[in-house]
Amino acid sequence: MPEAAALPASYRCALVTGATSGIGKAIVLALRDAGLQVIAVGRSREALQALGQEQGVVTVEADVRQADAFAQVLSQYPVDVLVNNAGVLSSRAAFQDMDPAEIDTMLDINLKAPLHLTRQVLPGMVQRGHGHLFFIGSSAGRAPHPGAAVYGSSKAGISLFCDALRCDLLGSGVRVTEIAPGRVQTQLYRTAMGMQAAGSELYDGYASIMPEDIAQLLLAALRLPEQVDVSRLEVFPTAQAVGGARMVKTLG
Ligand SMILES: NC(=O)C1=CN([C@@H]2O[C@H](COP(=O)(O)OP(=O)(O)OC[C@H]3O[C@@H](n4cnc5c(N)ncnc54)[C@H](OP(=O)(O)O)[C@@H]3O)[C@@H](O)[C@H]2O)C=CC1
Ligand SMILES: CC(=O)[C@H](N)C(=O)O
Repeated sequence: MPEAAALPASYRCALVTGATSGIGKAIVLALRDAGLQVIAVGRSREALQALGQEQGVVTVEADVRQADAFAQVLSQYPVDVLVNNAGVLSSRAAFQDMDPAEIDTMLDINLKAPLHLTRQVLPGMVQRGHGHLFFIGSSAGRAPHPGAAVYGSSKAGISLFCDALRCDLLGSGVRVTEIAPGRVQTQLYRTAMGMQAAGSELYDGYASIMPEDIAQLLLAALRLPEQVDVSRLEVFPTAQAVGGARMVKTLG
């Protein structure tokens, strides 16, 4: 196996939201292993404490909807790599049956919070002439998925935002990458359907994408020479074409 390329030398510090589980946690560990100082953001105190004590990363206990929660850490650390990962799928009900409160929850956490955090981090990146913004979008933001009208809209918003932001950042040296996965085996569906049901309905019977696979994709984009901007990475398990409906058993 050829040795993995080093990260661009100007990248020293990364901030990852939604760091307490799933894709975010895998990204934190991969970036830490690649030699970056990592700031891990999440709400679960216990998971953050474990990350801080056992994995040697800086932790910030915050809800991403509280934009002012980041001022202190951003004044201490110049963030070179921002990973907007925190997200929820708080309901997978058909839109006509959905609790209206879930509309705000998903749009606030999945769409508005990443925009506000990016707005805080970007001026420093532009001033320094380098930086890499990652957004964890979703296949549900690229094509309709059943029960995901609101979730998918939040991710479609992220996808378009990435393209528009790249226009605004032309010549700044700041890269923008959307990673839009199909189904990854995490706790994302725990609120909408419970983990047991998610296991048997969504994850059993075929080989899943794991959070570590997404972290490796992110690292691959980060390792490229700084003038190379991977705009979008769309990735599915081989058992999924688009949406949950096309999942087929390929194993067992
Ligand atoms: N799993 C999948 O199939 C796919 C997931 N994605 C996206 O990947 C991202 C990560 O999800 P995934 O790892 O799957 O799911 P998990 O539920 O395992 O992780 C979600 C993370 O987001 C954090 N989070 C949620 N709400 C907030 C909030 N208000 N403030 C701060 N942190 C928050 C959670 O931490 P805490 O509860 O401690 O706050 C948790 O660490 C999401 O954006 C999701 O939409 C995209 C495509 C596919
Ligand atoms: C919930 C998601 O974002 C995902 N792409 C899926 O197909 O389940």
